[in-house]
Amino acid sequence: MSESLSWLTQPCLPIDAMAADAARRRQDHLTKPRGSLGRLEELAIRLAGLQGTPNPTSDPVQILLFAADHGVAAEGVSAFPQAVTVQMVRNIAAGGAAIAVLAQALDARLEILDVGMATDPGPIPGVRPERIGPGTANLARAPAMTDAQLAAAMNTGRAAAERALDGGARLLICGEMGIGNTTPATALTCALLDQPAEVIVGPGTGLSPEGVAHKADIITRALALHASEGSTPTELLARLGGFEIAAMVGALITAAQRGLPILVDGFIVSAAALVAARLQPELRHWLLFSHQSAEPGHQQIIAALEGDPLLDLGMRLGEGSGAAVAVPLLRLACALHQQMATFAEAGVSEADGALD
Ligand SMILES: O=C(O)c1ccc[n+]([C@@H]2O[C@H](COP(=O)([O-])O)[C@@H](O)[C@H]2O)c1
Ligand SMILES: Cc1cc2nc[nH]c2cc1C
Repeated sequence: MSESLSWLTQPCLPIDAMAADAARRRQDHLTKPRGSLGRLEELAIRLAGLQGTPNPTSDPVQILLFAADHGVAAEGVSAFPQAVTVQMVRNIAAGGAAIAVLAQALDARLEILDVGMATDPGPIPGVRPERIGPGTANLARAPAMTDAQLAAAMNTGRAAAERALDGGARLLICGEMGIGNTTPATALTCALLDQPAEVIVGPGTGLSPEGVAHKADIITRALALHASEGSTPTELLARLGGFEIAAMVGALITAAQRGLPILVDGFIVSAAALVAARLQPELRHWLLFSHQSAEPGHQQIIAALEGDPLLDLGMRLGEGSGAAVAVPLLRLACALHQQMATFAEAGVSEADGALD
């Protein structure tokens, strides 16, 4: 029998407007012209509303890294071979990958989950085996996963977010590793935003223009194959998604239901966030967009979710790396909010006409 997804309909936690208002008032009394810290002020105020406290914090940061493979890789949609997924998971666990270095430098917690790489690598120290299957089916020819696999993947993501919450995390970063996963992410984005493949598709790990055109053809074929088979977010996720994408949808929804703010990474995580926001429209308030990925379709997802990324560094790595790079901004926003003196405390004169 399929695992239950009854939790999917539980509402997201409402934003605490009182805490946000208190944080805004504090910002307005700190020793600076009002608004002069720009988006750092907004970040502290948003985090206050999400965390339900006038004194927000970004720490501890929990990174959940979901790894999986994709049957559609057989269509030649990536610049890299499928074997790179497991090779990179070993590299992440050993500390040599970008996200491992960033997590270490940030003193952030990093949990790595194998939710279905193509072959079972056996035990890897530091990697949780939570395998849904040996990669998804080829979504250009069949549904990527069964309903039972979808439920298992989403529940795996939910359980990971619950572990993060139980461990006291105050900020969640989802990351992913999966050769070929810009193809399911693009297909889902096309289906949900009603856009043709050519508008969303991009080079992923580094396809040539011819490779991108071929990838667009594969995605167009997949969209046509599945078009008549249901268009609810979960139906689309099962047909066009991936195990790591479904797990991230489960983790993101759980975080928003339980009051854990989310720092969103790049294109694939944002595609998962788009699915999650279709299931729970209020979830969008829980999303802080860390960066604008170089993958072109990321812009459309961010626009659809009314996001405003903090950084634009030309990154397109995945792994949660773009979100990790933005953590210091959140830390500094919280430090300023908490530690700056008010005008009264410092004996500094306020602007003429300052109100309260
Ligand atoms: O996060 C992004 O914006 C991003 C953009 C392009 C590629 N990636 C990463 O590259 C892999 C997918 O690219 P591809 O070309 O194999 O579909 C996967 O492991 C992602 O983490 C990630
Ligand atoms: C080397 C490499 C590292 C990655 N990290 C996330 N996706 C990746 C894809 C490749 C190819």
